[in-house]
Amino acid sequence: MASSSASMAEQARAPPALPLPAPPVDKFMIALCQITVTPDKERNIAHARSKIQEAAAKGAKLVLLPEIWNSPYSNDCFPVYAEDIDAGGDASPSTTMLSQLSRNLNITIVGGSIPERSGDRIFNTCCVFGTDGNLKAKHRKIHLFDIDIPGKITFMESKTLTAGETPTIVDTEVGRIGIGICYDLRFQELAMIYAARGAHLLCYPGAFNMTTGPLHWELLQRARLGKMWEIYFERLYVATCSPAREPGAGYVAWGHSTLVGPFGEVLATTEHEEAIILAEIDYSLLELRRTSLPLLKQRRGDLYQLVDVKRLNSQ
Ligand SMILES: NC(=O)CCC(=O)C(=O)O
Repeated sequence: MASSSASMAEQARAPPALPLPAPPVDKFMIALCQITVTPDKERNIAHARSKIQEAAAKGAKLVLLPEIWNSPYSNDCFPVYAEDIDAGGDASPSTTMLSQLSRNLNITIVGGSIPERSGDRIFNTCCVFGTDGNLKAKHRKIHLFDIDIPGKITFMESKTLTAGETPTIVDTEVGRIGIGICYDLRFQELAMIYAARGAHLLCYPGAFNMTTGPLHWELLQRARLGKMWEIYFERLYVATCSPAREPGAGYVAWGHSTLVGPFGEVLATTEHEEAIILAEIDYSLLELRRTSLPLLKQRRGDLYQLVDVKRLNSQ
């Protein structure tokens, strides 16, 4: 009895590692397409198409696009540029292009985000396409960007957008990917849920601004790992992709798309101009990093725990 309660206490402190899904590939190239966005939607779609083709020609197997890449980032534009993704075809020229390209180029695309019309609501939505061109997942931004920093920036996405309700984790040809959109990056629990569900990589299309970008963009991306070390240790890559900066635009994006490795290290980044960042993701490092800091043994799960509401509800 005593020994079984001791082992339960021990287990609470340091539960056995959750089984990690084996990644389907060891290594591959990711491309972060930091592209310019203009008021001309057709041009934006053609431009994204050519940048994805360029990235694939350079060897990328996964292409990540920025937040709101087919439209200017503004509440006036979201309803005008919004597409009916579920209807597809002509009702969603942006995602039709992504679907065709992923199939033709045999790549996975995490398609940044576009304004999505669904009935009378509009969402900020990221679509993930597999190498067969099928839509594998759709993430609707969960945490809307409503902030007011006096004298600096005020933005209220909730004026036009509706928040998504579901975390999105998807198995792709290049691993298990958790998706967040921009402001979602600030909410640690979302990333922890993805880690708990065995993600190999987190992708955040984002468009931080000139006030919070320099302060928080890289910090948050690297912290997504740092905080996770407390429970699920360092076994993730984190990729962000921003639009390129357009100084005259109503909303000026920070840029600085970045890939962070499983030790919290910046593996590849850029400034604010248009760029395709190509970098290698090597999943064999996940296990290596996991054993070099034995946090699992050291954590105090008897004092704190993460509750996965969705998993609990499904039990
Ligand atoms: N589009 C966004 O969600 C912007 C988020 C942002 O700039 C932030 O500081 O957070």
